[in-house]
Amino acid sequence: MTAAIIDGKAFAATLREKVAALVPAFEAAAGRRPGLTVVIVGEDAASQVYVRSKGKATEAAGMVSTTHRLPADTTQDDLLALIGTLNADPTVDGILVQLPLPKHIDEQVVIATIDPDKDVDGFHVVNVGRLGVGQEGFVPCTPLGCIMLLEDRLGDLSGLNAVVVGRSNIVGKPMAQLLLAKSCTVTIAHSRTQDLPGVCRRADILVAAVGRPEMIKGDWIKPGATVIDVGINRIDNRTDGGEGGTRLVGDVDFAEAVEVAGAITPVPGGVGPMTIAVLLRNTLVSAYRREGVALGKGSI
Ligand SMILES: Nc1nc(=O)c2c([nH]1)NC[C@@H]1CN(c3ccc(C(=O)N[C@@H](CCC(=O)O)C(=O)O)cc3)C=[N+]21
Ligand SMILES: [Mg+2]
Repeated sequence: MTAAIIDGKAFAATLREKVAALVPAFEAAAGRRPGLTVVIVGEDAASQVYVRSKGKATEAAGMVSTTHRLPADTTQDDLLALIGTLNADPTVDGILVQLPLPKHIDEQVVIATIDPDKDVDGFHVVNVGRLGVGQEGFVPCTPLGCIMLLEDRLGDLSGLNAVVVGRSNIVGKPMAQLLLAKSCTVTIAHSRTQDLPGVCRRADILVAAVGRPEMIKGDWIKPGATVIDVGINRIDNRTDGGEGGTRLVGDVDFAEAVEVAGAITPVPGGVGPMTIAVLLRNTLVSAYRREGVALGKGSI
């Protein structure tokens, strides 16, 4: 038996349609459309691609997309001043500062300056704390998208052994918090973990978020496990005897894993598209909350 392929791209398209369907009621109540503002500093090519696709998806959902492109030598003070302006702008429901930022800018200071109630990335310490104690706030888009895929596939997650490989603030740590909130038994593994293959083999749910191409091998996976591959690594095709150019691979050796797992997300077309769809979802939720418009529970 080979694993079922979890179609994150299709799931994300459905989520984006659900978000779009909830925009007109907001507009009728608030007299404006939800607004997402993205700030990008510098010219990083991959970042430019993500920012463009975020902008297109935002407009396709019927929301207002604004992008501020700042030069790489922008001072931290100028960036903080822009965030202050966006915090004060009532038409801005979501602020996303594209990471990574140039080295002369302190990311934590920048994130701390964003109004937590506009922090649709869920990176502000206030939202990190809210997630930790189970209060309503914003949850980082990638982990929330992973949970949506897992619940769609498995239903109730309670009691399952979940192993998260990677401890970043953006994916690993919030992913572990969300799985814990779903009553999984959660292990966070990382580069210092002893017997990493053995730890992974205990997982009913294995989430790979380490940023190392194809690190997780087929014999690290419990037969039938659900594997969520968060990695997006662009590798040189020639290392695989290919024609040249580059291709995207995850943190999981897909060809091996697909022979063992019960279900697995592909790269591309798995978790990546969910990140953008959840960003739109968070922006919509922000708009509804900020204007005090009721959003039916469980509607998104
Ligand atoms: N403040 C901030 N928030 C972010 O959410 C954020 C960020 N900074 N910096 C960069 C990363 C990266 N990121 C992705 C979003 C979508 C795909 C995506 O849609 N990927 C497609 C393929 C994309 C391709 O072909 O290159 C897929 O996996 O199928 C990937 C990566 C959001 N990020
Ligand atoms: Mg990511």
